[in-house]
Parts: sequence; C-alpha cells; structure tokens
Amino acid sequence: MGFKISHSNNQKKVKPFYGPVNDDDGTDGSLTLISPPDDAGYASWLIQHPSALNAFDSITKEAKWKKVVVFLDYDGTLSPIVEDPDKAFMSAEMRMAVREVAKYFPTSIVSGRSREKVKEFVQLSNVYYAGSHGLDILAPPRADKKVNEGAFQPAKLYLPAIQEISIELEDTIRDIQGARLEDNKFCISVHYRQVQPKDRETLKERVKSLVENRLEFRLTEGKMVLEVRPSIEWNKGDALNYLLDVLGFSNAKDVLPLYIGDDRTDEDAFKVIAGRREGFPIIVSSIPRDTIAWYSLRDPSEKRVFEWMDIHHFRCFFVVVEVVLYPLSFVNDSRLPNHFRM
Ligand SMILES: O=P(O)(O)OC[C@H]1O[C@H](O[C@H]2O[C@H](CO)[C@@H](O)[C@H](O)[C@H]2O)[C@H](O)[C@@H](O)[C@@H]1O
Repeated sequence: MGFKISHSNNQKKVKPFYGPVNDDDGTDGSLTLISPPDDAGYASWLIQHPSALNAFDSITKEAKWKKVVVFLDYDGTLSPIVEDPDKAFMSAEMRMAVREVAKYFPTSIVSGRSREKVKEFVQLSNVYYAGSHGLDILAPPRADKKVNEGAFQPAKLYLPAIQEISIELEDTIRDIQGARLEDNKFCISVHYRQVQPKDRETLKERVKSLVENRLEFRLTEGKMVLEVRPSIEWNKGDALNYLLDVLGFSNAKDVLPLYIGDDRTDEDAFKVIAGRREGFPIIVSSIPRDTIAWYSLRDPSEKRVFEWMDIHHFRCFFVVVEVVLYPLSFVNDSRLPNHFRM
C-alpha cells in the first residue's frame, strides 16, 4: 500500500473557528456542544455513543478471533487536561495499564505533541509513537524493507518555514498575557488557556490572519489551543492507516483498530475506523459532542480511560488473544501476573 501525500499549496485550507461555547470550563473550550451539559442531554447522547465501559462485553465478543490494534491519544486521554502543558503528566497506574495492554496488542500513541516530548511523558519502550498529529512516526521498518529508514516525516521540507513562522507567531502574541507557544516540531501550538477571556478573540484573530497569509500553513483548533500545521493532507487518520500498514495489517480482513481520543483532531482517526466499518472509535468526553466515534468514556480526566484500560478489563481481551495466538497451557503459566490467570 502506498501513501499519497498532497501538498496543498494553492488551495488554502484554514479550518473555521468553532464557536467557543464552553471556553472557560477548562476542558472543551473549542468543541461544539450539541446539547447543554446536563444529565438528560448526556443520557440521550449516550444512546448514540454508548459507554465503552458498559459495552465492554459486546466489544470483546466482536473482537474474538480478530486482531486488535490499539491507538491512544495523549492529552486529555492518557493524561488530564491541566493549565500548564509542560505538566501534563500521566499517572504511574495509567503507564502500567498501557504497558500491559501493549504487551498483548500492538499499541501506538498518536499525539499533537512532538514525538520526543510525548515519549518523555509516556516513558514506555513497548509502544510506537506518532508525534505532531502523525507528521512524525517512529515504527518498525515495513516488511518489504530490510533497513529501518528512521522516522516517517512527510513534512520534513517544511521545517525551515515552521521555524520562521514560529518567530512570527512569537512576535504576534508577545503582548498578550498568558499566551504561549509550544514547539511540537512539525506543528506549533498557540495556547490560550491562561489568557484572560477578554483577550482570547484578539489572539485568535491575530494568529488566524498570520496563517492566512502563509500558504504553506493551515490552522486547526483543539482545547484552548490553536495548532499551526503544514498545509499537507496528513492527519491522525492517515497516521493510523500508515501504522496499520507498517505493522503488516493493511490487507488483513480481521483487524480491529481501537482508538481512544478526546479532541477534534482525533475525529480524523475515528473517521478512518468508521470508514472501515469495523473497529472501536472511542471518544473521551464529559459533555455531549458532535462526533463520529461509536463509543464514549465520560470523564475527561484519565480516570475513566484508566478504568477501561485497566488490566482487569483487558483480561477479557487477553483471553481472546490467548485463544488465537497462544497455546492454552500459557493461560495458567506461573510467569503470568495473577490477574491474567484464569
Ligand atoms: O493530540 P493531543 O496529544 O491531544 O495534543 C493536542 C494538544 O495537547 C496539549 O494541549 C492540551 O493539553 C494541555 C495540557 O493538559 C492543556 O494545557 C491545553 O490547553 C490543551 O490544549 C499540547 O500541549 C498541545 O501542544 C497539543 O496540540
């Protein structure tokens, strides 16, 4: 399978700003609420996007005899959303849960952060990392290539321009108190969580007009963050496809990608899974939201995700994998931790 990347220099793709319905709640600042965050609204949204916790049994049933490949977003999924982006630490329990999951299922972390930074936070060596919204992926070499060519970086040519626009952005936001830039290597994040509400529109307008004048860039918006990205058609959904391919699953009929994410950019990955009509797109949200995801996890903090990732729950998945891949005797193998034994 080949990967086509179009560099859309002529066609400007600036995504519209979505009304900041809930800008001050510290979580879903830029996302579209489809009903007020009350229990009745949430309950009816849950009918469309059932809780992945409650659906666990049906999910495991569907996964039987199939190969589950796990994809996880970082901020707001594995770590809680916090004021200071440099302090978005993942708990030790969550780390342990991800490490256990990755022992049995190929697991990738797909983040808007730079690959190096997200790896520093996650600190696991048994997962693959896709940073900068998938523009920087370190995965095993493809089956048809003997030598590992290093990271896949489709926007490498943009690096000098990214450095230039970073300086311009710095100048543009300098006088706005609380505004800060984060260099994510192939993308630049402009954070406004710590900017006073009265100054946020000014910041957005300035960044928007700067990016509009630079054809090599486009703008997306996350949770109280503007993300300046190269104008190439490549997103977290493409990263998911790329990883499935290099992991040897592109033509497999029995693959179920499982993706957990909380942000607008994760919708690209949900879309890919929805297009396959098989897999588990799971959104983390405490409010009803417009989403392509089929399942949901309520708490925007790590708690619910952890609960779901918890090895006790994943024990069910393990049984599936064990039936398919491992000899039965392995189940009661004393080398296995207690919670994996039958
Ligand atoms: O794709 P992700 O891994 O979810 O990255 C998206 C952005 O996440 C980070 O910002 C968000 O989390 C911060 C820490 O909790 C929070 O302060 C900020 O308001 C959120 O937008 C990251 O810092 C950004 O660079 C990513 O673009």
